Amino acid sequence: MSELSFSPREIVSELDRYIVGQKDAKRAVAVALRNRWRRQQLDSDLRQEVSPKNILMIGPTGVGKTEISRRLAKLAQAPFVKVEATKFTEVGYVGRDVEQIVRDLVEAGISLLRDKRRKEVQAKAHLQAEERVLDALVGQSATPSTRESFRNKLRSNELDDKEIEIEVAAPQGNGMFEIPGMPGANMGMIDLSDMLGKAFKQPGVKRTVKVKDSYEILINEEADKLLDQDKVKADAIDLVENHGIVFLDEIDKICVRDGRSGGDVSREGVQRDLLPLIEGTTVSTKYGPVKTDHILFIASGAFHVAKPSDLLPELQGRLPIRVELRALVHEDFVRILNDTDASLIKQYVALMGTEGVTLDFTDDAIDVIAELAVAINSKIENIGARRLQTVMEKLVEEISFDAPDKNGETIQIDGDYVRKQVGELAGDTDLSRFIL
Ligand SMILES: Nc1ncnc2c1ncn2[C@@H]1O[C@H](COP(=O)(O)OP(=O)(O)OP(=O)(O)O)[C@@H](O)[C@H]1O
Repeated sequence: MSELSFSPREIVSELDRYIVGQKDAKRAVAVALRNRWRRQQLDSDLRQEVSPKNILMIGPTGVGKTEISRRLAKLAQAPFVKVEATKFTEVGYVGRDVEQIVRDLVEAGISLLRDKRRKEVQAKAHLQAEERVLDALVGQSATPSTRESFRNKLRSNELDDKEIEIEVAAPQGNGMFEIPGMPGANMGMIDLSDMLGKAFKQPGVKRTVKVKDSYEILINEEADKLLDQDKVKADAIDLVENHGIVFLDEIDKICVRDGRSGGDVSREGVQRDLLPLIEGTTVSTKYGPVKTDHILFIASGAFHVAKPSDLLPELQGRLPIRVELRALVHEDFVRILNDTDASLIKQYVALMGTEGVTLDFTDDAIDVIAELAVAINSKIENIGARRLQTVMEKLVEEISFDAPDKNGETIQIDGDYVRKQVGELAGDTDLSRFIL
């Protein structure tokens, strides 16, 4: 389906724009993605034989495991879901729940495709939406000349703030049946709302909105009318089967260690339930059956206590590619702040820019932010690059509050300012536990 054919080198350099370091992990996912493209080039018999080489990412929290996978999926325009493996060890867990992962992936695929197809029909949908706005403004019986004069006013944005009443489709409820006593087993069940929707036209809901806000709603509706929904569903399943990516976090937490029992029983149960998904099975979804054979699984965990060898042997075999991600150090933090696209610094500068405030971070400031993040990580808990978010938020707290009164001003943030705003707090272990 996807014509994307980036070489591994191109994939890595694309990931480099957002993620600092972690070369091995980037290379591994780049090869995995390229292998999918290679597989697509094979003739169909051989293509069915090639199974994905799933990846096990080993590394502490907050060092880029999820980010690499998510960016990869985005680059490949592939449906993506992230699931915590521990979720399935919770009370009330019923074996089949793991299949929900695939159903969620299909939903991701549907919305991805729908967005893409909507864009393709955007121009036409826009024209149809305009007609509906005009209907709401002048009614269907108005003379052509009145209609045209309103059309001109509309196009020159003169009517943006005028309120109109539009009729939009009623929100679709989740009309899925559940089998009593089998929560979560709503897989292949009949979607009632879907059936009713087809049999009877559901009445719309009237909403009063401003002209300028009506467009987005109406364009989406008109675009959906132009789409072939059945084709979207079929294509989404194809997309999921051949390009879907599942990120399974905290896989180390469902390991069973020697000499322990109790909770470990359910952990091993989860591994056994996950196995067929990874080995390849067919899951029923409300859009139709989905084969999981070629879905790429990226499992991840810190493996501080358990080791990959504590996983079920079958599972180990299904995660043949092992990559280690290293803990981040001071220089990494500096680069994350300075060099990445859409870095936190760039985000804050842009956000304050909307208030007419120019934020100017000195190199010294960045250095001190990184230094404090490292210090707090080692003193309290190492949460990796996530620490930058809490530190930055605290740092700009005051500026952020006062920004609307400071239109036109330039505020320089230097090392001293960072020390003043965050440094003292960081020195107080008890306080920083709550705030940073
Ligand atoms: N190497 C890195 N370069 C740039 N940003 C990073 C890096 N590592 C982490 N981050 C940022 O830190 C945040 C957390 O990272 P991420 O979600 O990838 O953690 P993780 O390694 O998957 O941890 P966990 O296993 O706890 O989910 C994200 O906002 C991410 O952008």
